[in-house]
Amino acid sequence: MPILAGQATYRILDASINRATEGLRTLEEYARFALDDAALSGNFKSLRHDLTTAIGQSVDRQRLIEARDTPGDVGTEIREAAEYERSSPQKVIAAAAARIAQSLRVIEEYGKTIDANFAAKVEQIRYRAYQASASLELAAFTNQHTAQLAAAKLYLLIDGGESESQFVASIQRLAAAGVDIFQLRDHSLDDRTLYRRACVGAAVARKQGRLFIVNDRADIAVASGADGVHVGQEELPAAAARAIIGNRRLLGISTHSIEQAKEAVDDGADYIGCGPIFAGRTKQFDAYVGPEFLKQVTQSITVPAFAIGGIDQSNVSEVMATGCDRIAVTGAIRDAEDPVHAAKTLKRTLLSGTQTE
Ligand SMILES: Cc1ncc(COP(=O)(O)OP(=O)(O)O)c(N)n1
Ligand SMILES: Cc1nc(C(=O)O)sc1CCOP(=O)(O)O
Ligand SMILES: [Mg+2]
Repeated sequence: MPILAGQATYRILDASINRATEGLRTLEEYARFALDDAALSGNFKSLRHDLTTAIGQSVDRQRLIEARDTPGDVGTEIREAAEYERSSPQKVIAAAAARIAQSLRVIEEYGKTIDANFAAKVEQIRYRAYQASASLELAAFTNQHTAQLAAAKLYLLIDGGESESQFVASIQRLAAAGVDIFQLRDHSLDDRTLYRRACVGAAVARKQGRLFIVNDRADIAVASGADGVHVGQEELPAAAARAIIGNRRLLGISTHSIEQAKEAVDDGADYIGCGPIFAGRTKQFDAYVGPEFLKQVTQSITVPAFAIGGIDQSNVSEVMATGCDRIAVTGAIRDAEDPVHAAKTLKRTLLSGTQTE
């Protein structure tokens, strides 16, 4: 039986109102329970309330309910595989934000056939929803960075490799072996090549759910889409690096004393490197701070601290004995006969808290 035009409009509005309010609630819950962000969750609650109020003032609820026919809804049979693919809360948020925007637009357009003022109210709600969704997505992105950093144990400083394809393959293999953070550190590359390696490295690391940091160069970190930059005591000061990367990317700072470690935290470091602990093959120093420095760090530093300098399977237990269970390495994996096995063994050791081999 052909559906009356008015009934079709109310059926469309009913479905879109449900989608919009459900989507707003989906984002509100993340702001409230994952981010503990009262302002952001209140913003979504206010959007939900204002939409419901506008609908209540202009749309006959009885006609909405009478028009509903879920069993007869042909859309319930249309299934896209992607609808069920939500690999992270961030993907849930992005899908809900899109659903809200689309549904509000539908409500606004078909609402014009009922009441132009109602449609104008929905238009304003739509604009507010765009902004609130963007704020939440950015906050969720930062939250993901923080969560990934907090869980990170094995940090690898990697050079640009012999070719882009070899560089990418190394990241893929070593991410699968348990490396949590990759840092592109290659003082031999020109800026253009360094930038290109950073672009592909950031993309492939993100695809593997890993963080990707650029050594020294805040400009290239931002331009390449990397997750952050790592600066030493001789590079840009923290404030200058932060001014370039903003608050949505990670700032790592090298430290060689407890004073520098405390200063780095005060200056806004998201994590610190602590070394050089032992003599290594990658960078030479006049002096080595040894594991004692790590004991001071574990007792007084609140951000993730990665021990660095000559660390490998033979001495990682000395690092862990200090209470530090995060390491940044280069030679231990780069120079290993089997880098993947070396990465797996180090990661297993860090996670188990005991020496394994
Ligand atoms: C995780 C981590 N810790 C320390 C360093 C050393 O950085 P820096 O002192 O700037 O020396 P270079 O790496 O630039 O030679 C690091 N890169 N990463
Ligand atoms: C680049 C670097 N920075 C250090 C510091 O103490 O700040 S130690 C270091 C070398 C890390 O390489 P490997 O694991 O091969 O010793
Ligand atoms: Mg540096």
